[in-house]
Order: sequence, then structure tokens, then C-alpha cells
Amino acid sequence: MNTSNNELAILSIVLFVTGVLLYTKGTRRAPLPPGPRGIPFLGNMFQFNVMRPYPQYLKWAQRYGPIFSVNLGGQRIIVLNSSEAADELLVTRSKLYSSHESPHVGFDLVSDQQRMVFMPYSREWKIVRKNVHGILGPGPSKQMRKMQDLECRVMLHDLLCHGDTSIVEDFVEGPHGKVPERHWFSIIRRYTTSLMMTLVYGRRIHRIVDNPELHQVYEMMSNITHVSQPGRYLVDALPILRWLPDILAPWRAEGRKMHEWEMDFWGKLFSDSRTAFLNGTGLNGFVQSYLRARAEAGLEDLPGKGATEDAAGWMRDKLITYTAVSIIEAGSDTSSTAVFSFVLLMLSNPDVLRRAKEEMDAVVGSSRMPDWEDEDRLPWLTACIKETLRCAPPLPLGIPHKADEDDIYNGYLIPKGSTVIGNIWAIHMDPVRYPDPTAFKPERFYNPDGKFNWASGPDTHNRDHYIFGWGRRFCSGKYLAEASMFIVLSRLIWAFDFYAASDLQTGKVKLPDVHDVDTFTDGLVTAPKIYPVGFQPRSEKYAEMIKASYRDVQNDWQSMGLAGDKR
Ligand code: HEM
Repeated sequence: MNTSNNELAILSIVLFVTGVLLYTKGTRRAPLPPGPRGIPFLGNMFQFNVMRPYPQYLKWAQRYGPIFSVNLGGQRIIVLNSSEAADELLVTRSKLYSSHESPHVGFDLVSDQQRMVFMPYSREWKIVRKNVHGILGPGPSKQMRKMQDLECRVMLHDLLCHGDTSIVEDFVEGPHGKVPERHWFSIIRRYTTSLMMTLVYGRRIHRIVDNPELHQVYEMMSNITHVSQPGRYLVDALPILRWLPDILAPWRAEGRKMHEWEMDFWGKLFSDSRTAFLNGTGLNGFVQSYLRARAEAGLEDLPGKGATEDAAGWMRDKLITYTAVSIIEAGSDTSSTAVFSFVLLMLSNPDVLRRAKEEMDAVVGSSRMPDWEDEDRLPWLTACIKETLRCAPPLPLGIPHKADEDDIYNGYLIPKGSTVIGNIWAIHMDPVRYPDPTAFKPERFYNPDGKFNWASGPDTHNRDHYIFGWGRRFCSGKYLAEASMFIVLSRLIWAFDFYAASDLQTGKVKLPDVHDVDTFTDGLVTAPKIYPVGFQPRSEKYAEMIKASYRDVQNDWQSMGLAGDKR
């Protein structure tokens, strides 16, 4: 048959229109994914703990399969429970699913719409992401290795001085997950937060005790992860409530107050940096470099929020402030959580720990600390870290995405505006993918001949774990996070015999149960609650090396123009 160009064009249009009509008809007709039956208006709100949904989401995943849906007072939540479902929607169809959920209270009110992790897929997010990538991408993140090395040496010294303080003193966790200053958790938190502060502001956290700054950072992080949890505020689910007058909308004043509280702290850090930059005393953090570049473009003074409308899209002051906050928040709590879980899981599995020490002794020995070039030669340690991340992902439900359009998956409708969650916890507990999933078995990742591979690359189907999320919103800090986990955990194994507290009467080891959800905190980031551990150097020789290394590091700080450690 000889078809003319005109006929072809008409045929294409007819097919296209028919396709669109069929698609929209299908969209309207398709059922929602299965899920538990709820009650009118409030849906499934009272069927699980909204501050800790992942255990119930696992049960529903086991019952309903790769996709289910729940309704939280009108907020439709679609949960993806297999790597195939999450890959298909969040990676292959990432054009539709690259917005993050923007909770009204946490994003509009507390963050004045400037917090990156809650931004929709928008021009503003792209501007922020590009800038963040400029310091966290594979190349630039390597420049932080020197700081990771030095801060890690300080951490070893702090743990040496800590000894068994947290066992002897029997500390109690404060409100909002507040960690006592002399507990070993604070030492790890100082490491991760100091690294982020140097990256962003060019200033260290050089003190743990009498340093309210460090603890306030964590209080604010805990606050934002709690206020932003889906289901925390009804107004997040029912946009109509946003029209209520102030008197009937107590969350409004609450959210604004939290914004002021945040700005008192983060806004001051920003303005101090700006003043230092204007006085010519600025250091080399992201904020100062950005202000310098902006000033060179003739925009020294750019108050307000958002970015300029021109092609350059310069960030205004408030957007810079919150970009700095996003990096510090995203990089501090997550990385320290991984360390707390690693220590807990290793102590709970003494044979695994013993083997890690044997490997360390054979590969590194006692005359030097492990370093970056040892990565490929410590496959058992690598396997232990990966297994930790599988068994205790710091964000078991990732950060919720959002559907920007109606979509169909496996015959089910995903309505526009739905919250879409990649259920990392259910994927990690899938017995087909990981036989005997609740057991801590590093051997599943043990590969003595393979290259050191953290599986965070683009091959989403065959990843070892999913802790960094999916698609265009994939964790920006993965390179830095992986490097920190390796250097901190390898040196911890190398330097110390760490041990749990034991019952004075029975001599039995006292450790929180890793299988009990109450061992972990609520909220977006799920970290072990504080537990005591003692740190003993493996011999006097190790202790001397740690002390000498700490003294050397003080000279490094001085030559880099950074604050020395105060203890
Ligand atoms: C073990 C440590 C870490 C874990 C488990 C983790 C996990 C995640 C997850 C699940 C997401 C959301 C991904 C998605 O939406 O699908 C995310 C986003 C992000 N992470 Fe990480 N992260 C870690 C460390 C870091 C570090 C060290 C940094 C910074 C230095 C960082 C910076 C970010 C940023 C800026 C985002 C937001 C990306 C966006 O909104 O586009 N993360 N992370």
C-alpha cells in the first residue's frame, strides 16, 4: 500500500488521540492499589503508629504484595515494596515521580519553602541540586577526604579518652533524642557534624562538652523529621484546612515559631559567614565560596528567598541558608546512625566482629592505621558495613516522593498528588532477595575477589541495598557517606576492643535487642536509642599511636586556619 505523507500524518493523529482517550479512560477506571480498609474521612490513620510506620508497612507489604495504598485523613499514600516496583516508578518514570512530598507544616511554615529535601521537582530544586552536586559529586567529594581523615583521628582520640564513661555513668537520653554530652554517641555526632560544618561553613565543631551548638543542631534535626512525618498534622493531608483563620489553625503559629527558632540559629550562622566574607576573613566553605562567586557576578547584596529569575539563577540569602541546612541535616544524623547501628550489630554478633578484627590484623597490622587504599583489601569489613545498612537502614522509608500526574502501574491507578514511598525496609526484608532476612549475615555480600563496590551506582536492579533512595532525588551525599563509613568503621575495628555493659550480678551482656523496634527512635531517621559501650585500645602501642596522631592533627588545624580541639 502506498500511503501519502498526509494520510500518515492523519493516521498518526488519530492513533495518538485514541491512545490519549484510552489512557485517560483507563486512568479513570483503574482501581487504586489494594490496601487495608479504613474508616470514613480518617482512613487508616488509627491502624498504625504514624510516627513509626515501617513495621506495619512491612506487614501490609507481605499481605498485599509489591504495591499497596493507605489513606491518612485524605492523604493518599502509595507504598512500593519491591525493587522492581520502586525502580519502574521512581527511576524509569522519574519524570512523574521526582517531586518530594512537601508537608505543609514542615515545608511551607517551618522551612519557608526553602528546604531542599522537601522541594517539589522545580526550577528552584534544580538550581539547589546543581550547587550541591558541585561540592558532593564524585570528584569534589574526594577533596573532603583529608578532613575525613583528620576528624576521624580526633574521633579515635575522643573514644580513647571516653573509655567506659558511658557504661559507668549510666546516662539517660533527654527529650527530642538529646544525647548526654559525654556519651559516646556525642563523639560520633561531633565527627559527622563537624565534617558537614566545615564543608558548608568552613568552621569545625572543635568541642563536645559545653558546646550547645552541636546539640542544638540535633534538636532541630529531630524536630523537623518529626513534624514532617506523613500523618503528623491533619492539615498536611487536607489542604482545605489551610484556609482556616489563625484562631482555628494552631499549627500555623506553631510552624512559624519553629521557623523563627531555626532562623535564630541557622540565619545567624549565615550572617556571621557573610560578615566574615565581607571583612575578607571568610574561610573556605560552600557558603563563602558561593557568596564570593555571587559578588563577582555583581550580586553582593541579594536578600530574600528563592533564586533570581535570570538564566544564572543565583540563590538569594535565605535559599543559601537553607541549602546549607539541608546538607548539614542530610549528612549528619544519617551517617552517625549508620555507625551506631554497626557497633550494635557487631556487638550482637561476636563471631562476625572477631573475623573483622582478624582480617584487619592480617591486612593492616598494628604499625599503622587503615587508610583509603585498604578499601579493596578488606572485603569482610565491607560486607559487614553493607549488611548493617541492609538490616538497619537509617531511613527505612527513604524520603517520600510525590506523583506529579495520574499514572497506572500494574493496572492500578496512582492518583496525581499521592505520596509515593519506596519501602526500603520491605525490600531489605524480602526473603527471596535476601534469604533469612532478619539474620545478620555479612557473608551474603562477601566477595574477596571483587572490587570494592558499594552498589550505589546506576544499576538499580542489582544493588546490594537501597538506603540512598532512587532516581533524580538519589542521595546527593552518597560518596561522602560511603567514604566516612569506611574510614570511621575500619579505624574503629583497628583501634579498639569495644564492649557492651554487663549485668553486675549475672555478668550477662546487656545490649538492646536489634529485633525490637523499640530499640530505635521514631521519625524519618530511625537510629538506635543511646546504649552504653566501652572502648579499650587494643594495646598500649595502639593507644600511643592514637595520641600521637591527635597531637599531629592539631598542627594540621593550625596550618589550615581551623580551630584546634578543646577538651
Ligand atoms: C548513611 C548515610 C546516608 C543515608 C542513609 C542517606 C539517605 C538519603 C535518602 C534516602 C535520600 C532521599 C532519596 C530519595 O528521595 O529517593 C537522601 C537525600 C539526600 N541526601 Fe542523603 N543519605 C546519607 C548521607 C548523606 C550525606 C553525608 C549527605 C551530605 C553530605 C547527604 C545529602 C543528601 C541530600 C542533599 C539529599 C536531598 C536530595 C534531593 O532532595 O534532591 N546524604 N539521602
